[in-house]
Parts: sequence; C-alpha cells; structure tokens
Amino acid sequence: MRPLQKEIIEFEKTLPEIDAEKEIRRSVDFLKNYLLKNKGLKTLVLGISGGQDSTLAGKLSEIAMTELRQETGDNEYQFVAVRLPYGEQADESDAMQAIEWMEADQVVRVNIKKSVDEMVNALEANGVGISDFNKGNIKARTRMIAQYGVAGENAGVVVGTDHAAENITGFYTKFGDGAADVTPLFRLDKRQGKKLLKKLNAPTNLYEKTPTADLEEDRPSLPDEKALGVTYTNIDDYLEGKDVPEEAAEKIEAWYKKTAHKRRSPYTVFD
Ligand SMILES: NC(=O)c1ccc[n+]([C@@H]2O[C@H](COP(=O)([O-])OP(=O)(O)OC[C@H]3O[C@@H](n4cnc5c(N)ncnc54)[C@H](O)[C@@H]3O)[C@@H](O)[C@H]2O)c1
Ligand SMILES: Nc1ncnc2c1ncn2[C@@H]1O[C@H](COP(=O)(O)O)[C@@H](O)[C@H]1O
Ligand SMILES: O=P(O)(O)OP(=O)(O)O
Ligand SMILES: [Mg+2]
Repeated sequence: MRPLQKEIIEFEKTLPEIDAEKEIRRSVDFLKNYLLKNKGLKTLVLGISGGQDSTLAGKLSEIAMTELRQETGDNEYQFVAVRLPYGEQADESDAMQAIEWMEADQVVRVNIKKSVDEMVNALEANGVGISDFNKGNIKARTRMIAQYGVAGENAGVVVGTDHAAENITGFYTKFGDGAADVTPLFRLDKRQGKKLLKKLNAPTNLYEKTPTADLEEDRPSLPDEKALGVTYTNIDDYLEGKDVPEEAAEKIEAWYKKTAHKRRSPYTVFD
C-alpha cells in the first residue's frame, strides 16, 4: 500500500469490507444517541436532492426518529426532509421518490433561486463578477443557510451527507454542503453507501444514478467523476486499501492535499 494511502485510510476510517446491516445499525444508533445525549434536541434536518447520499442519510435519519418515538413515547422526535431546488430541478421526481421511500415525517420546500440570484446581483453591482462555478458554491451555501433556518426553529441538527469518497477529495463546498452537525455516512465509501441502500430495499434507480453536484448552469448534471477526473471505483478501491492505477492514485492524492484546509478548523497563528 502507498504510504499516504495508509495515512488517508486511518483518517477516513474506511473498512475494506463491511456488513451492511451492522453499518446501518451503527449509523442509526449514532443519530439516536446524539439526540438523547444532547437534551432538548428533537429533530434531524436534511436536504434531499434525489441523489444516492441524501437518500441514504435521509432513510437512516427517518429510521432513527421512528425508533426514538417508539422507545420514548415522545412524538417531537421528527425527521424533516428539505427540498431546496434552484428554480426547476431536472430530477425533481427522483427527489420526491426518495422522500416518499424514506417516509419523511415532514417536508419543507424552499426555492433558493431568488436568494442566490439576489446575492450574485448584489456582488456584481458592487464590482465582483461571479463565475458560474463560484455561483454553484453560493447555491450550496444558500442550501446550508436554509437548513440551519429549519433546524433553528425545530430544535434540530443538520445532517450532512459527507462520506469517505467525497471527504478524501474535498468534493463539497466549504461551509456549504460541507457544513453539518452530524455526518452518519462518515467512514463509508461510495459503493458501501450503495450496499446499505440495497440492504434497505431502496428503489434501484436512486442508487444506480450517476452522482452529480449539479451546481453549474454551463454544465448541467455534470457527473462528479468527470469533474474530479477520477472514478468512484478507483476512489473506493484506494480507500479499501487496494492497488489502483498510478495515475488515479496521483489524482486522488493531489485532491486530498489540495483540500486539506476543508478537513480542519480555520488556521490560526499556532499553525
Ligand atoms: N458533493 C459534491 O458533489 C459537491 C458539492 C459542491 C461542490 N462540489 C465541488 O466541490 C468543489 C468546490 O469548489 P471549491 O473547492 O473550489 O470551492 P470551496 O468554496 O469549497 O473552497 C474554496 C474556498 O476555500 C478557501 N481556501 C482555498 N484554499 C485554501 C487554503 N489553502 N487554505 C485555507 N482556505 C482555502 C477559500 O476561501 C476558497 O474560496 C467544486 O469542485 C465543486 O464542483 C461538489
Ligand atoms: N437540490 C437540492 N435539494 C436539497 N438538497 C440538496 C440539493 N442539492 C444538494 N443538496 C444537499 O447537498 C448534499 C450534497 O450534494 P452533492 O450532490 O453531493 O453535491 C446532498 O446530499 C443534499 O443533502
Ligand atoms: O449527495 P447526493 O444525495 O446529491 O448524492 P450524489 O452525490 O450521489 O449526487
Ligand atoms: Mg447530488
């Protein structure tokens, strides 16, 4: 194994093989225990995009809240699914199918378009030109603001969908979808997430879907793998300690180094 690969695996805590049932239980118990330990917290809040990761994190959140209601008799334990389209979303039906499948207790819908466009206009009116790529990150941060708004009014915490394959590459917007209070998928790679969804009998189309952040208007539904220049198969293999082609390993390690600032708290004079 490459020396940096070993270090990364230790950091991400990814296992070479998993028992899906055990990992489902581990994530559900983690969510339940977090709310039980932090008295006063009652809800889990998560944006549902129609993609694999939020479908999985949403289902785990709903299972956790259902069990907590049954075990405590407290019906305030609720999972709130949040739809956050920017205007019309191409795969809206997938998002609604995911919400129906996970049987979310509550659904909140906020169209982020006005808010995002206002911010871009305000910046541009003051001489700061915003690229389509940068606007994409503003969309992700606006979704974060909306989710914290919902959490703040519902004694909630925001669930993040970050997992090992996104974390290692820093493939998320800093303080956007990278901002969350609890991350039940941390440690899992992309194929392990699929394995959990399969075990949970999720609709196949939701986990066989091409992963996309879908943040750019110039390149709609841009596959993550195209943006990253490396496949999830290679990333997952790398995280599971397997050999991957030299070029893929170099790309993964370059992303890991370039995005180190996202995996820590802000730098200080002591760094
Ligand atoms: N999960 C997803 O699929 C997903 C979601 C959103 C974005 N994305 C992708 O993730 C990426 C996000 O873009 P990004 O990383 O350019 O934007 P970002 O906003 O996440 O990070 C860039 C910002 O980080 C800070 N920064 C950069 N280098 C730093 C350093 N060395 N030390 C401290 N701070 C530093 C700066 O403020 C900079 O503006 C894009 O590739 C985007 O397409 C993926
Ligand atoms: N359109 C969306 N509606 C609700 N939530 C969304 C939407 N797009 C993204 N999200 C949330 O952000 C994370 C990260 O998405 P990536 O596809 O990995 O960039 C996603 O899991 C949702 O929670
Ligand atoms: O985060 P999601 O749910 O949008 O999944 P994916 O990253 O596979 O698009
Ligand atoms: Mg997505």
